[in-house]
Amino acid sequence: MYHIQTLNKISPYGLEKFDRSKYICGDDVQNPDAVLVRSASMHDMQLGDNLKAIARAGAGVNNIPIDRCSQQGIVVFNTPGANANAVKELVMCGLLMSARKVYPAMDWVQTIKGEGDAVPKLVEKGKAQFSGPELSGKKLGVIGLGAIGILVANFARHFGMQVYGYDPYMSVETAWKVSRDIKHAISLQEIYENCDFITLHVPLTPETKEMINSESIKMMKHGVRILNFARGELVSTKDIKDAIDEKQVRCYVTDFPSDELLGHPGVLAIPHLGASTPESEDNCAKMAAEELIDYLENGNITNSVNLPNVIINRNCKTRVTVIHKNIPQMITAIAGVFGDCGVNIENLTNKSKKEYAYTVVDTNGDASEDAISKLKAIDGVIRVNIYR
Ligand SMILES: NC(=O)c1ccc[n+]([C@@H]2O[C@H](COP(=O)([O-])OP(=O)(O)OC[C@H]3O[C@@H](n4cnc5c(N)ncnc54)[C@H](O)[C@@H]3O)[C@@H](O)[C@H]2O)c1
Ligand SMILES: O=C(O)CC[C@@H](O)C(=O)O
Repeated sequence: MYHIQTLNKISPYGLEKFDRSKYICGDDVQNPDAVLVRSASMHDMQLGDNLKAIARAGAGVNNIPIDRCSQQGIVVFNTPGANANAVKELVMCGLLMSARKVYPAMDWVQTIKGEGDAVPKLVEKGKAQFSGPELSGKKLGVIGLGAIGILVANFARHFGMQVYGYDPYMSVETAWKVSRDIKHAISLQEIYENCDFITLHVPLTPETKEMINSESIKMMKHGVRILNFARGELVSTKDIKDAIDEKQVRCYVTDFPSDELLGHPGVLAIPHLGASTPESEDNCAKMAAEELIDYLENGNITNSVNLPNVIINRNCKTRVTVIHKNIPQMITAIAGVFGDCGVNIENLTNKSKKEYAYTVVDTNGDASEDAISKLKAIDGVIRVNIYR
């Protein structure tokens, strides 16, 4: 039996992918083979020797200790694009709310309850304080043109916005999806200096941490509106609050409230609802479950953030997979063990990702305990798994 520990509420649509004759799933599972997680932080968790994989039902993996996982041979998966449409739709809501003051206006209108026939008159009198600009004709800067950023950029054109996109790491495949009338910004400065609205869609990394700070805000247009549906730590809390107080930033919409931000005028705080739709929760859970199943049962890797993607049909008696450091002589050493044990290799695949690599060996022979021990003893080998 495989044991899957869930660390958050995971959609049943994903959990039902695990065949109950082979899998035990639950939040109380001990010593799991794999973990299925959404936003729960795993940084302080012990990663047991039996743990082979972690699947993040979502995009951001900053809640997972990736370096520690790689060192222990634990494959970390995410579900690229599975919640992108949900986030895009809430970003559109955020754009409208940052401009049209709908939220404070709805709060205010409740205060005139009980005024009887005077309500319509009071509405007409009171509404002036809540007017806000249209989106049409305004400039929107999208920072990060991945699964979400592209959808946001392409959709905002339908509001009549002029869209600037910035992503120095965009792949050619991704570039094909960007609408032709989106201006390709060649620097962040170009976004900051030109845009009336700026929306962040980058992962949290050492490079992006607090990228929105007093220095970057200084370059922006007076009265800019900033949206953050990516991660709270991308924006310096102190600097955004100061900039709002100085009216340099008109509104900050964030899906990542903190105590310091809540209640601050000009901050629209949403309780991390970007991906909270039944459709997106189902998509993420299903994709994450399928990734785990194919890895645990076949050693195939799809959508890993720390190891290369390797998907090979299994039509041999035995598969041995080796997670190892990406250093010279590894393939020779691994193949040598099979040769020394008199086992013929039918198929050998090796792929690498940064400092780590993955070798899949298919054979019609058997992998003896002796062979497995010899593989584990090779300098640079981190983990060996056998699939029969
Ligand atoms: N609010 C939510 O519920 C929610 C849901 C999904 C994702 N997210 C967050 O949004 C982020 C983006 O999600 P996604 O699905 O679009 O991910 P993605 O990986 O598809 O896209 C991220 C893009 O950012 C780009 N990028 C990386 N560093 C950059 C930099 N320094 N400057 C400019 N571009 C940079 C990458 O090239 C990539 O194209 C996630 O990492 C996650 O933190 C939040
Ligand atoms: O699981 C969620 O609700 C949020 C997921 C989101 O932050 C992500 O990075 O995909």
